[in-house]
Parts: sequence; structure tokens; C-alpha cells
Amino acid sequence: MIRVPDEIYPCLALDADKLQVQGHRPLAVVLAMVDISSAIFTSLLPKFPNLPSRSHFSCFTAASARAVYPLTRCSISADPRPAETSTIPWGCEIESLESASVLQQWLSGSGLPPQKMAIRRVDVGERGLVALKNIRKGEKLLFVPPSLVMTSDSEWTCTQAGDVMRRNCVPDWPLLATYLISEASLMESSRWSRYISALPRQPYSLLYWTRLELDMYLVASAIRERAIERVLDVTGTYNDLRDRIFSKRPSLFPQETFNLEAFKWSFGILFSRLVRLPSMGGKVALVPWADMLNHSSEVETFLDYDKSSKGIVFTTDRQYQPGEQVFISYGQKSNGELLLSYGFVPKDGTNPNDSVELSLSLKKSDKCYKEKVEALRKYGLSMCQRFPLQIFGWPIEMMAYAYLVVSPPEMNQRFDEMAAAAASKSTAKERIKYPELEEQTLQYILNCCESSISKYTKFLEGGGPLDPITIDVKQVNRRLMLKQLAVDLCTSERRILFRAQYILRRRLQDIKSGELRALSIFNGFRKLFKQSS
Ligand SMILES: C[S@@+](CC[C@H](N)C(=O)[O-])C[C@H]1O[C@@H](n2cnc3c(N)ncnc32)[C@H](O)[C@@H]1O
Repeated sequence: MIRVPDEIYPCLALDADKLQVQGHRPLAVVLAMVDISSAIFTSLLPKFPNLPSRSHFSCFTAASARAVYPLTRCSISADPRPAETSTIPWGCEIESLESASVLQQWLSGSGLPPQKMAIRRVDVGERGLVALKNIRKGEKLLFVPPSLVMTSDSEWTCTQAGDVMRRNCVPDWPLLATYLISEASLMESSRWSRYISALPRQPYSLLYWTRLELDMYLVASAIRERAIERVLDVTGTYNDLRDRIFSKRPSLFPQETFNLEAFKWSFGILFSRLVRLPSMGGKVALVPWADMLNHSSEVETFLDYDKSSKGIVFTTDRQYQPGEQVFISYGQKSNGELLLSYGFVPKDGTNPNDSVELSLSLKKSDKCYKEKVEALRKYGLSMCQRFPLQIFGWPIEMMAYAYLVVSPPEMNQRFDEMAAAAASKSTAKERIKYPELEEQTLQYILNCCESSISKYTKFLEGGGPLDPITIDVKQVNRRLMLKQLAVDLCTSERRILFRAQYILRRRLQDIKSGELRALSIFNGFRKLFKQSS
């Protein structure tokens, strides 16, 4: 059964979107949107505003239309530390096969049926699941029983800690993050010890980039800001849990174990491995074994609970030969989102869901600045918005926002409908269009694209911030790796901007040549009338 790919790892999709909302809010609040338990948890934390609904792409069909993103302004002090070195005492090096084979043995002895795949070192994704036999297209694989799945309902080895967390109605994500740390700290006494030992000690994700590294390498990309927000959200969530729960029960939640470093790890694991299971009512879960599958943008299949076999499965959408790595989809994510949550960037041009965020903003010098801001606010938008551009086109919301930016004072009666359309809250059946503004609007979007392109070009041509000098070999290697990821991301994002630039220039040329044609016809008529009179 193949489902809408957004529903694989969709918590990550949801989360990624929710982390966009203005200002810093603890992740606990963010995640509260994901579950029912949020309603209770909101008594603990401020309410989280609703997001605008999904957008539609205008000129070309786009598979993964996404919400319009309000720009956020974060203030976070620059972190001068050179690189993150994890002090987490559990987990393994990401490429460790030894702990993976212990995991496999434990799972087999705990109810995982015989498998057609095994964990191997792979070219894409360090460790992955590789076919041992021929696998047919349409075949169901895995069958991980619910008893081997970690959810918010899982029993705590330290039952008292679990009771305290549940009494405080902590939502699923922070609850699972705390659960993971609690079980990890109990080492061999936890039933999950084999699983936790096979989890990476330092999951790949932007959570582990320092502020300095984000500023140096992602200066051109909007993903930098999302990574900063995410770090702030994780920190905020940890601080909330510490102040409201851990500090009151230090014997159950000692600071040496339940600290920010541990939460960064556990959230890093959740961001890169948690799945939502649609057939289990959207429950979020860590699924050992299944979470050894790597992502490919070329497949569309994802994990779900299968009622007939009573296990977590996925259905292949292609055949595999023995020795081939088997992939699933983590959802229709852009390269930036994949880097943000999973720490990798697919090869340029291979991700059909790739997109880049373009910022549009009202000019303070606009004669109608106040009225326009008011109209935008009415629909939950701000004077600065980010919109996703895809290789196939851009959302109609972006066009509506740009109409508003360029519209003159005499069009003030239209500001409301433009803002509504920009927030996808238009009641009009037809898409709004203002032919008199078309040229100016396209020119404005083109200018935004070109200014964004120049930032990418500056970074890619070595004109970005300079790396501080270091002679530490580990540090040099880390920088090389991060820089390569950033170069890959920026190359793919700039490619989409180049495409948009090309389309916009063509359209503007067409408009101009249309105008010229109309003018010459008009002149022709004028001459004719002059001759005949
Ligand atoms: C759900 S885990 C998959 C198992 C993981 N490879 C492991 O060894 O534990 C997700 C992580 O796998 C890696 N990964 C998944 N798909 C990848 C891909 N297409 N390219 C590179 N790395 C990938 C990333 O490190 C990501 O954070």
C-alpha cells in the first residue's frame, strides 16, 4: 500500500512547518499542535497560533505545495565554540555495524519475524537495509510487532518518572525525548538498551551545527534561520521541562542526566527517526529496525501499521536484487528540510520536491505601508514573508503578496483581497489577477530572485564569511564536511532561483513585446485615420 508520502515522518514535516511561526516558542508548544494532549499542555505553555493553510502553485503543477512562511527574526548570541563534541555516554558511532548486529539479534529474539533484508554499510546513508533475496515490487516488508515500537504509551523502566511526566500532561514529542534519555541512562536495565546502543551518538542534523557554522556556511539559505529557530525551540522546551518538572523532582530527573546536551541528542534522534503511523490514528513512534531504512527521493513508499499482519510494514514500489539497498521516502521534503532534520543533501537535481524559500517584503517607504501591514495582519501574515519556489513554479500566494507590495494607493480597495489570497484565505472562486500590475509584480519578484541569487553566488564563489583558522585535524575535517553539505544545498537552491529568473525574464519580455506589438498596431490605425481624414 502506497500512501501520500507526506505521511512518512510527517511529524517532521509538521514540526518543520510549525517551527516557522514568528518568534521563539518552545518546541513543546510547537509539538502540542501535533497531538490531542496539546490541549492539556497548553495550560502549561502559551498558545500556538494557527498556520496558514497549504498553498497552490500557480503556473505549473507542483506536487508538494507548502504553507506560506512568515519570516522570523531570531536573536541568538553567536556561539564562539569551534565544534560540538558529544559527551553523550550512550549510542554508537553512526557507522557502527557491531551495535547494529547486536540490535538485529535482540530484535529477532524479541518477536521480529525473519527478514529479507539485513543491516549493512552502504554508499548512501552510512548504514542501511540491504536486500538479501529478490524482493518484488508491491511486496510488504518488515512486520515489526507493536511490542517492539517505542511510543508515548511505552512503559517506563523508572515508573515513577513516567507517572510524573504523564501527570503533567507533557505532549508526545517532549515526553518521548525524556523517555529516551531516561531509558538510555538506565543502560542494561532498560529493555531498549540494544536499540539505544545502535542509535547514533551524534545524529546528523543542523541541531549539531554551532551558530558560527550556520552563519559561515548557510548565510545565503533560509534554512539557516530555521535551524536557529529549531535550536531555540529545543532549548526552550528543555528549559520548560527543567523549570516545571525536573527541578521539582531532582531524584527522578537528575541534572547530570536530564540536561540540554541529552535533550539535543534525543530531539536529534526524534527529528531524524520518528514516524507517524496513519493507521494507528497518527500515533508517533520510534520503530527499531524500520528506522535503519534510508531515504530516496525516487521512491514513494512509507511506513505504516498494517492491520492484517498487526505489524509495521512498508510496501515496495520497485523490485530489488540481492545486495541492493532498499529505500523508503521520508516525505516530500526539500533539500534544505532534509539537511535540517536528517543532515544530508541529495545529489543536485535528483529531488523532485526540492524548493527554495524566497523572501518578499513590504517597503517601509511605501505610501500605504500601514494599510498594507494591517491587511496582512488581518490574515496572519507579516511585512516579511517567505514563499517556496520550486523548479516547476511558485505558489499563487506569492503572486498575491507581490501584487500587494507593488500596488499603488489608488488600489487600496483591493488590499484586503490581495492579503486574503496571499494567506490562501480568499473567498473568491477565481484566482485574483490584476493585469495592470502584472509587469511591475513580475519585475519585483525578479528583483527579489536576483538579490537572493547574488547571495548564493557570493557564498559559492568564496566571498562568504571566512572560516576561523584552526590546526585541529578533526575540526578541519568537520568543516570540510559541513562546507560540502552547504555547497550542495546552495547549488541546488540557486538552481531553482536561476530557473525562476529565466521564467520571469521570459514573461517580462513577452509582456514588453506584446505592448510593443499593441503600440505598433495602434500607430498603424492612427496613420490610417490621419490619411483618410
Ligand atoms: C532513519 S535514519 C536511517 C538509518 C541510518 N542510516 C543509520 O545508520 O542509523 C536517518 C539517517 O540516515 C541517514 N540518511 C538517510 N537517508 C540518506 C540519504 N539518502 N543520504 C544520506 N544519508 C541518509 C541520515 O544520516 C539520516 O539522519
